[in-house]
Amino acid sequence: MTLIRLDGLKTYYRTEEGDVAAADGVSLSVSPNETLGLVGESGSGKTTVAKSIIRLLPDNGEIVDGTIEYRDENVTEMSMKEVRRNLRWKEISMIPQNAMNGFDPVQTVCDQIVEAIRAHEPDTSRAEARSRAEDLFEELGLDAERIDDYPHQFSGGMAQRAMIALALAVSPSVVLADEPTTALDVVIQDRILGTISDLQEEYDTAMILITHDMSVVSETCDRIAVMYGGRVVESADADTIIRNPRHPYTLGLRNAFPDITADSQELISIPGTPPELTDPDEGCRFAPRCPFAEERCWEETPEPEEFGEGHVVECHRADEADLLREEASKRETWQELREQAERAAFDGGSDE
Ligand SMILES: Nc1ncnc2c1ncn2[C@@H]1O[C@H](COP(=O)(O)OP(=O)(O)OP(=O)(O)O)[C@@H](O)[C@H]1O
Repeated sequence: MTLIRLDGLKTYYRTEEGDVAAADGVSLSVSPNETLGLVGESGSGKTTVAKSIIRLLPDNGEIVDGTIEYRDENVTEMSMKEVRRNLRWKEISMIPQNAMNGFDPVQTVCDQIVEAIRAHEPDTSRAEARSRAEDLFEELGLDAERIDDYPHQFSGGMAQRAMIALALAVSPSVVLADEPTTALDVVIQDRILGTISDLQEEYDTAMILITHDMSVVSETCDRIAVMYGGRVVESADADTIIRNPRHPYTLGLRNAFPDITADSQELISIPGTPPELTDPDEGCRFAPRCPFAEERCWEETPEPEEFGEGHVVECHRADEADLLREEASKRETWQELREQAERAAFDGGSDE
């Protein structure tokens, strides 16, 4: 069974400069208990996908096409009342990027967690709800005595953990976790991710874990979807994405985290900048930064193609993966692009 299914989701932001195609035909699915990692550089559309799922888009954001199904119900067609009553928190909760914004500043953290629990489980007493919140605090390494504090009394890292407690306390079927550990140091990060995984198992929760960090997803996720320029350019089980990726962008991302795989040892970042999402060009969006781009890559947008079960890739050269993998692990492959990008930046600068 599929819990969440996105099919051709397009979410645009209206701006004075035109529409920003932040999600531009995103298809993906999440099964019960599964953890799907959504990775990609800043601005690739990850948060937009998550916010679309629970209809938390800002005023200028709009789902313009495609469908989002939750347990076979079309979320895009639900009224906001239905979303609030039947979906948000109860079924799907979100740990936002800036945890402090997720809390109401004038209520204690405890009251907010207790209210959230009781809103969805009216039979649970305040005392029971409080005790569940305290247990979660402890599991997440927070001092349970601080539970009666107001959000502003927490540091950023504590607020993030308290938000994780809130998101899990309501026992949702799915948690959307947007960079849940970025405000935390590496040791705590590992511990929190471990705790989230344990709690996920305990509460039977599926998760979409959003991050730009390949090493986080490689440790935590069952499947990975790689986003670039508003599209999922490659998706597969985590092992395939780490060991046998086919898209040059995934290969480049992997180089940026050399510790996740034995065959790329040095850190090589992808030169250039993400694409303009207002009025995107024809062709593959990664072509300007791709060391393997050919003429057709600039002209034709690649269609999703399946390689083995559940491994979907949008790249004209995906069938040459062995060659690409070998070339992509060499620094010189990316070097020329870097020089081009630097020249372009220099020329751009001298015009001003
Ligand atoms: N309210 C908005 N109005 C206009 N453009 C927006 C708005 N919110 C996001 N965008 C743009 O949409 C694109 C996708 O943003 P999004 O936050 O979904 O990406 P992301 O991959 O989650 O990045 P990050 O990791 O930085 O959050 C970016 O180009 C961003 O500038």
